[in-house]
Amino acid sequence: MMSILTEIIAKNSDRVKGYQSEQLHLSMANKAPFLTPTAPDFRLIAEIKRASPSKGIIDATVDVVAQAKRYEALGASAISVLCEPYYFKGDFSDLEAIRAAVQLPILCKDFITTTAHLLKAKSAGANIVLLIVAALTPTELATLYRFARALELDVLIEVHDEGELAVALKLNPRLIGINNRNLETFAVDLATTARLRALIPPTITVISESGMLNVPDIATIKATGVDGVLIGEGMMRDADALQVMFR
Ligand SMILES: O=C(O)c1ccccc1NCC(=O)[C@H](O)[C@H](O)COP(=O)(O)O
Repeated sequence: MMSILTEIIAKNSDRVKGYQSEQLHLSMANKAPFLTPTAPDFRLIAEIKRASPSKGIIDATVDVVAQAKRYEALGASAISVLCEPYYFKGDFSDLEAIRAAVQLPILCKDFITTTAHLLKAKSAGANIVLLIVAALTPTELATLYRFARALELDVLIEVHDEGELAVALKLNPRLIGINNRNLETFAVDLATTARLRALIPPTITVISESGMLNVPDIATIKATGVDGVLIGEGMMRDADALQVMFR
Protein backbone atom coordinates (compact mmCIF):
# COMPACT_ATOMS: atom_id res chain seq x y z
CA MET A 1 0.00 0.00 0.00
CA MET A 2 1.24 3.50 -0.90
CA SER A 3 1.91 5.67 2.17
CA ILE A 4 0.06 8.99 2.36
CA LEU A 5 3.37 10.87 2.05
CA THR A 6 4.28 9.01 -1.15
CA GLU A 7 0.75 9.62 -2.45
CA ILE A 8 0.86 13.37 -1.66
CA ILE A 9 4.30 13.80 -3.23
CA ALA A 10 3.27 11.89 -6.38
CA LYS A 11 0.05 13.89 -6.77
CA ASN A 12 2.01 17.16 -6.50
CA SER A 13 4.86 16.24 -8.83
CA ASP A 14 3.66 18.35 -11.79
CA ARG A 15 3.02 21.38 -9.58
CA VAL A 16 6.51 21.05 -8.05
CA LYS A 17 8.18 20.53 -11.46
CA GLY A 18 6.59 23.80 -12.56
CA TYR A 19 8.63 25.71 -9.94
CA GLN A 20 11.84 24.86 -11.86
CA SER A 21 10.87 27.16 -14.72
CA GLU A 22 9.24 29.98 -12.72
CA GLN A 23 10.85 33.42 -12.78
CA LEU A 24 11.10 34.27 -9.10
CA HIS A 25 11.91 37.44 -7.25
CA LEU A 26 14.11 36.63 -4.26
CA SER A 27 14.72 38.95 -1.36
CA MET A 28 17.55 37.23 0.48
CA ALA A 29 17.35 38.49 4.05
CA ASN A 30 15.16 36.65 6.54
CA LYS A 31 13.46 39.68 8.05
CA ALA A 32 11.33 37.69 10.49
CA PRO A 33 13.53 34.91 11.90
CA PHE A 34 11.83 32.40 14.18
CA LEU A 35 14.92 31.49 16.18
CA THR A 36 15.58 34.68 18.12
CA PRO A 37 17.06 35.06 21.61
CA THR A 38 13.97 37.05 22.64
CA ALA A 39 11.48 34.29 21.78
CA PRO A 40 8.97 33.38 24.49
CA ASP A 41 9.67 30.22 26.54
CA PHE A 42 6.69 28.43 25.03
CA ARG A 43 5.86 29.34 21.45
CA LEU A 44 2.80 28.80 19.34
CA ILE A 45 3.05 28.17 15.62
CA ALA A 46 -0.58 28.60 14.61
CA GLU A 47 -1.59 26.90 11.38
CA ILE A 48 -3.98 27.85 8.61
CA LYS A 49 -5.44 24.57 7.38
CA ARG A 50 -8.62 24.33 5.31
CA ALA A 51 -8.59 20.52 5.14
CA SER A 52 -6.41 17.50 5.78
CA PRO A 53 -6.19 13.83 4.79
CA SER A 54 -7.02 12.75 8.36
CA LYS A 55 -9.95 15.14 9.03
CA GLY A 56 -11.32 16.11 5.61
CA ILE A 57 -12.71 19.65 5.36
CA ILE A 58 -11.97 21.78 8.45
CA ASP A 59 -12.95 25.24 7.11
CA ALA A 60 -13.10 25.53 3.33
CA THR A 61 -14.11 29.19 3.32
CA VAL A 62 -11.71 30.63 5.90
CA ASP A 63 -10.47 34.18 5.23
CA VAL A 64 -6.79 33.35 5.54
CA VAL A 65 -5.61 36.93 6.09
CA ALA A 66 -8.20 37.58 8.81
CA GLN A 67 -7.28 34.26 10.44
CA ALA A 68 -3.56 35.13 10.35
CA LYS A 69 -4.23 38.54 11.91
CA ARG A 70 -6.27 36.81 14.62
CA TYR A 71 -3.35 34.48 15.35
CA GLU A 72 -0.98 37.44 15.50
CA ALA A 73 -3.28 39.27 17.93
CA LEU A 74 -3.62 36.30 20.27
CA GLY A 75 0.14 35.88 20.72
CA ALA A 76 1.33 33.37 18.12
CA SER A 77 5.09 33.38 17.47
CA ALA A 78 4.71 32.23 13.87
CA ILE A 79 2.06 31.26 11.35
CA SER A 80 2.11 27.98 9.46
CA VAL A 81 0.45 28.13 6.05
CA LEU A 82 -0.50 24.98 4.18
CA CYS A 83 0.45 25.50 0.53
CA GLU A 84 -0.50 22.02 -0.73
CA PRO A 85 -3.65 22.17 -2.89
CA TYR A 86 -5.00 18.62 -3.32
CA TYR A 87 -5.22 17.24 0.22
CA PHE A 88 -5.07 20.46 2.31
CA LYS A 89 -6.72 22.95 -0.10
CA GLY A 90 -3.87 25.41 0.38
CA ASP A 91 -1.99 27.56 -2.11
CA PHE A 92 1.13 29.72 -2.30
CA SER A 93 -1.17 32.69 -2.89
CA ASP A 94 -2.36 32.22 0.73
CA LEU A 95 1.22 32.55 1.95
CA GLU A 96 1.83 35.64 -0.20
CA ALA A 97 -1.36 37.34 1.01
CA ILE A 98 -0.51 36.61 4.66
CA ARG A 99 3.08 37.80 4.16
CA ALA A 100 1.72 41.15 2.98
CA ALA A 101 -0.56 41.45 6.02
CA VAL A 102 1.38 40.28 9.09
CA GLN A 103 4.88 40.72 10.51
CA LEU A 104 5.28 37.28 12.13
CA PRO A 105 7.58 34.59 10.75
CA ILE A 106 5.74 32.30 8.32
CA LEU A 107 6.28 28.56 8.00
CA CYS A 108 5.71 27.23 4.49
CA LYS A 109 3.87 23.98 5.16
CA ASP A 110 4.36 21.88 2.07
CA PHE A 111 5.91 18.60 0.98
CA ILE A 112 9.26 19.93 -0.20
CA THR A 113 11.51 17.63 -2.21
CA THR A 114 13.42 19.99 -4.54
CA THR A 115 15.61 23.08 -4.34
CA ALA A 116 13.25 24.87 -6.78
CA HIS A 117 10.45 24.34 -4.24
CA LEU A 118 12.63 25.98 -1.57
CA LEU A 119 13.19 28.96 -3.87
CA LYS A 120 9.43 29.17 -4.42
CA ALA A 121 8.84 29.21 -0.65
CA LYS A 122 11.49 31.89 -0.14
CA SER A 123 10.15 34.10 -2.93
CA ALA A 124 6.58 33.78 -1.58
CA GLY A 125 7.79 35.23 1.72
CA ALA A 126 8.37 32.20 3.95
CA ASN A 127 10.85 32.48 6.83
CA ILE A 128 10.70 28.81 7.84
CA VAL A 129 10.35 25.68 5.73
CA LEU A 130 9.36 22.16 6.70
CA LEU A 131 11.56 19.22 5.70
CA ILE A 132 10.04 15.83 6.53
CA VAL A 133 12.64 13.14 7.23
CA ALA A 134 10.17 10.39 6.25
CA ALA A 135 9.72 11.95 2.79
CA LEU A 136 13.41 12.19 1.85
CA THR A 137 16.57 10.11 1.71
CA PRO A 138 19.28 11.26 4.15
CA THR A 139 21.25 12.68 1.19
CA GLU A 140 18.23 14.59 -0.15
CA LEU A 141 17.51 15.90 3.34
CA ALA A 142 21.10 17.12 3.79
CA THR A 143 21.12 18.82 0.37
CA LEU A 144 17.80 20.58 0.93
CA TYR A 145 18.74 21.55 4.48
CA ARG A 146 21.99 23.22 3.36
CA PHE A 147 20.27 24.95 0.44
CA ALA A 148 17.53 26.29 2.72
CA ARG A 149 20.07 27.56 5.26
CA ALA A 150 22.00 29.26 2.42
CA LEU A 151 18.73 31.06 1.63
CA GLU A 152 18.61 32.17 5.28
CA LEU A 153 15.50 30.12 5.91
CA ASP A 154 14.95 28.49 9.29
CA VAL A 155 14.26 24.78 8.80
CA LEU A 156 11.80 22.73 10.85
CA ILE A 157 13.01 19.14 10.44
CA GLU A 158 10.10 16.83 11.18
CA VAL A 159 10.58 13.44 12.82
CA HIS A 160 8.19 10.70 13.94
CA ASP A 161 10.46 8.20 15.67
CA GLU A 162 13.94 7.47 17.01
CA GLY A 163 15.32 6.37 13.62
CA GLU A 164 14.24 9.59 11.90
CA LEU A 165 15.54 11.62 14.83
CA ALA A 166 19.00 10.02 14.45
CA VAL A 167 19.01 11.09 10.77
CA ALA A 168 17.95 14.65 11.68
CA LEU A 169 20.53 15.04 14.45
CA LYS A 170 23.37 14.28 11.99
CA LEU A 171 22.67 17.68 10.40
CA ASN A 172 23.33 19.50 13.67
CA PRO A 173 19.99 21.30 13.27
CA ARG A 174 18.73 24.31 15.20
CA LEU A 175 15.05 23.33 15.07
CA ILE A 176 13.30 19.95 15.22
CA GLY A 177 9.58 19.16 14.99
CA ILE A 178 8.24 16.03 16.65
CA ASN A 179 5.07 14.92 14.88
CA ASN A 180 2.61 13.14 17.17
CA ARG A 181 0.58 11.89 14.19
CA ASN A 182 1.48 8.55 12.65
CA LEU A 183 1.24 9.27 8.94
CA GLU A 184 0.47 5.62 8.08
CA THR A 185 -2.52 5.25 10.41
CA PHE A 186 -3.28 8.95 11.28
CA ALA A 187 -3.39 7.88 14.94
CA VAL A 188 -2.21 10.62 17.33
CA ASP A 189 -0.06 9.72 20.34
CA LEU A 190 1.01 12.76 22.37
CA ALA A 191 3.47 10.51 24.26
CA THR A 192 5.65 10.60 21.11
CA THR A 193 6.79 14.08 22.12
CA ALA A 194 7.89 13.07 25.63
CA ARG A 195 9.73 10.01 24.27
CA LEU A 196 11.69 11.85 21.58
CA ARG A 197 12.17 15.14 23.43
CA ALA A 198 14.30 13.27 25.97
CA LEU A 199 16.72 12.30 23.18
CA ILE A 200 17.29 15.82 21.81
CA PRO A 201 20.10 18.05 23.11
CA PRO A 202 18.81 21.15 24.97
CA THR A 203 20.55 23.52 22.51
CA ILE A 204 18.04 22.55 19.81
CA THR A 205 14.64 24.27 19.71
CA VAL A 206 11.95 21.58 19.78
CA ILE A 207 8.39 22.00 18.51
CA SER A 208 5.68 19.41 19.12
CA GLU A 209 3.35 19.03 16.14
CA SER A 210 -0.19 17.70 15.62
CA GLY A 211 -3.13 16.39 17.56
CA MET A 212 -3.52 19.07 20.26
CA LEU A 213 -7.18 20.05 20.33
CA ASN A 214 -7.68 21.54 23.79
CA VAL A 215 -5.92 23.15 26.77
CA PRO A 216 -5.20 19.84 28.59
CA ASP A 217 -3.53 18.47 25.43
CA ILE A 218 -1.30 21.55 25.24
CA ALA A 219 -0.53 21.37 28.98
CA THR A 220 0.51 17.72 28.57
CA ILE A 221 2.90 18.68 25.80
CA LYS A 222 4.21 21.77 27.61
CA ALA A 223 5.14 19.55 30.59
CA THR A 224 7.58 17.62 28.37
CA GLY A 225 9.81 20.70 28.19
CA VAL A 226 9.46 21.42 24.47
CA ASP A 227 9.93 24.99 23.27
CA GLY A 228 6.63 25.24 21.50
CA VAL A 229 3.76 23.66 19.64
CA LEU A 230 2.40 23.67 16.11
CA ILE A 231 -1.39 23.53 16.12
CA GLY A 232 -3.64 23.40 13.07
CA GLU A 233 -7.12 21.96 13.53
CA GLY A 234 -7.42 23.12 17.16
CA MET A 235 -6.63 26.72 16.18
CA MET A 236 -8.96 26.62 13.17
CA ARG A 237 -11.86 25.31 15.25
CA ASP A 238 -11.51 27.40 18.43
CA ALA A 239 -8.46 29.67 18.66
CA ASP A 240 -9.98 31.65 21.54
CA ALA A 241 -10.20 28.56 23.78
CA LEU A 242 -6.49 27.75 23.32
CA GLN A 243 -4.98 31.24 23.59
CA VAL A 244 -4.79 31.09 27.41
CA MET A 245 -1.76 28.80 27.05
CA PHE A 246 0.25 31.47 25.18
CA ARG A 247 -0.54 34.64 27.14
O1 LIG B 1 -2.97 16.57 9.15
C1 LIG B 1 -2.96 15.53 8.45
O2 LIG B 1 -3.95 14.79 8.34
C2 LIG B 1 -1.73 15.12 7.70
C3 LIG B 1 -1.75 13.95 6.96
C4 LIG B 1 -0.64 13.60 6.21
C5 LIG B 1 0.49 14.37 6.20
C6 LIG B 1 0.52 15.56 6.95
C7 LIG B 1 -0.57 15.92 7.69
N1 LIG B 1 -0.59 17.11 8.41
C8 LIG B 1 0.41 18.09 8.31
C9 LIG B 1 0.79 18.62 9.63
O3 LIG B 1 1.95 18.58 9.94
C10 LIG B 1 -0.27 19.19 10.52
O4 LIG B 1 -1.07 20.02 9.76
C11 LIG B 1 0.25 20.00 11.70
O5 LIG B 1 1.15 19.27 12.46
C12 LIG B 1 -0.94 20.43 12.59
O6 LIG B 1 -1.66 19.29 12.97
P1 LIG B 1 -3.06 19.43 13.73
O7 LIG B 1 -2.86 20.37 14.89
O8 LIG B 1 -3.39 18.05 14.20
O9 LIG B 1 -4.04 19.97 12.75
